[in-house]
Order: sequence, then structure tokens, then C-alpha cells
Amino acid sequence: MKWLLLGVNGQVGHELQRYLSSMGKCLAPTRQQLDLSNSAAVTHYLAEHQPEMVVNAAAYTAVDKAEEDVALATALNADLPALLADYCAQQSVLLVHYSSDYVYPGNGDHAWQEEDPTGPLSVYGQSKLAGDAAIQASGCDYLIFRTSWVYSARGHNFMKTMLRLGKDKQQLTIVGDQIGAPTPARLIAEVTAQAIRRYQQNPAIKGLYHLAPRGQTSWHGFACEIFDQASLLGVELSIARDRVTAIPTSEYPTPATRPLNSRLDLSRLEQALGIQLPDWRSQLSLTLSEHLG
Ligand SMILES: NC(=O)C1=CN([C@@H]2O[C@H](COP(=O)(O)OP(=O)(O)OC[C@H]3O[C@@H](n4cnc5c(N)ncnc54)[C@H](O)[C@@H]3O)[C@@H](O)[C@H]2O)C=CC1
Repeated sequence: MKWLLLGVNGQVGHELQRYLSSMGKCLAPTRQQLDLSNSAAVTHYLAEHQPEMVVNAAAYTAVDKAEEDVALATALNADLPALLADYCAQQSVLLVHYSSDYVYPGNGDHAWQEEDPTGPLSVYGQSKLAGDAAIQASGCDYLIFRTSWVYSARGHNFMKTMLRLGKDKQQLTIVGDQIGAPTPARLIAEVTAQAIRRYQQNPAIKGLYHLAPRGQTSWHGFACEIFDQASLLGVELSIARDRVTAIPTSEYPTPATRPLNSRLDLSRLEQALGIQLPDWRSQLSLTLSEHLG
């Protein structure tokens, strides 16, 4: 099978290339080779290469910048998925796509289910939701995975920022009232590979799923766990655990509003694949070990 991977140099795209390598010939144009905000160029690429599956890990992910950069965020997160979905519907091929906890309004303290009403609080969330809706309306076969708090051994992310700050700073204040599950890009790729294989045996599993590890924490809890695990792995930190203070979101204003409740109910995915997703702490341990070599 000849398949197309978009966003190969991102956190998730990089892992997907590793985990899906056995699926056949992978076309993975870089940003320099194909500007995904240029719909004419994307249409031309699809017509020329005729991929038999499309995996879209590309996105506009700068959540705060998106508040100003609405046109580009919309082009990448809404218009591109719509265009890919039209191609996949016409060619009867599978579209795999990633979405976000930021499509939900973030109120309450229950875990969101896939059919819950959405209500994005930011331009980024609105643009991701528009992408999901376009795919769902297109009639193509799709697997959409809504995930949260993505990090990885490579790329820019919270884990790597904390490791850097933990070596430089004597004290830190971290938001403690946004609750969710940190998700390694590697887990996303691993589960995506399982889901595609399952789809190939049984296309009825197509649909929208939440994908994250089990358990929940705050950004403050995540930071503390990073410091605890890094210390155990021999990383020398300047920060002492009791100098890492939790603050409310209201004391850390950002251009984009973030949901306080990003808990995702995972049962639909666990049932579809017959798996139990691992706990977020064990996933951090794997990713830290990979990062520290
Ligand atoms: N990073 C996070 O915390 C979260 C991410 N997600 C979703 O997961 C998916 C993967 O995210 P990450 O791997 O973290 O993103 P990333 O920011 O690491 O990678 C995005 C990729 O898109 C590519 N890209 C962006 N604009 C482009 C353009 N104009 N032309 C060509 N390529 C372009 C970048 O080069 C990069 O390879 C996305 O759909 C994102 O919305 C969902 C929840 C949280």
C-alpha cells in the first residue's frame, strides 16, 4: 500500500513514521516540499501520487498565536482536513486524523465522551473542531483521535521545558487547576498502528475516538512527576520539589483560554481495540528514559 503521512517532522508525525513503516511505501513530504496551507498544491500532490491511505499529523499547534493568526490556523486545522477528506471519500481510502481536548468547553469534572457537546474556548479549538466536522460530513472512512497534552523525546513540549527549567531555576510556579492526561507521541503512534490494522480487518471500527493514557493530573502534578522521575534517573536538578508551587490559571493569563477539565473518557477506544491503555506515569517513565538515552 502507498500511503501519505503529513507532518512527518512533528512530534506525532515522527513517531508515526517509525510505527507505521511496515504498512507499505510511505510518502512523507516535508514542509519545504509541500506547503499544506496551499490547497492547490495539496490537491495537485494528491492527484499526482494517489495515496491509498492518508495520515494527517500536520496541524497549526501554536495555541496562543492562533488567536491572532486565525487564517493560517483555519487553513491548516479546518480547510486541510476538509480537502483530505474529500479526496479520501472520492477514492474510498482511509483518513487518519488527530484532534484535541480543546474542542470541549472544559467545565465540570467528568471525563468527556466522544458524543458530548463541544464548545471550544479558543481559535485553535474552534479550528480543530471545524476540521473534525468536515471529515465527519465528507462521507469518507476515518479514524479521528482526540488526544491531549502531547509530549515526546523530540520537539518542543512541556516535559523538555521542565527539564530545562529544573536545571536552571530555584523555584517555579505551575498551573494546578487544569486537569488532563499527558500523552506521549509514541503512544499515539503505537495505538494508531493497532487501530489501522483493526480497521483493515473490520472497517466498522471507523470513527471518532479519545486517545490518551489512563489517569489524570494537573500541569503542576506533571511537572512534579517529571522532576521526581528525572532525579531517580540521575538528572541533577537545581529545583527542590517543595519550591514547585501550584497556581490557579487566573494567575497565569495567556492569549488563548484553556479548558480546566480536559479529562477524556477512553472506554470507546479500549473496547474497539480490546486493550487497556497504560497509566500516564509509566508513559512518562518510558519517554524520559528515551530522551535521556
Ligand atoms: N501538541 C499537543 O499538545 C496536542 C496536539 N494535538 C494534535 O495532535 C496532532 C499532532 O500534534 P504535534 O505532533 O504535537 O504537532 P507539531 O506541532 O509537533 O507538528 C505539526 C506538524 O505540522 C507541520 N506543519 C505545520 N504547518 C505546516 C504547513 N503550512 N505546511 C506543511 N507542514 C506544516 C509542521 O511542520 C509539523 O511537522 C495535531 O493534530 C494536533 O492538533 C492534540 C492535542 C494536544
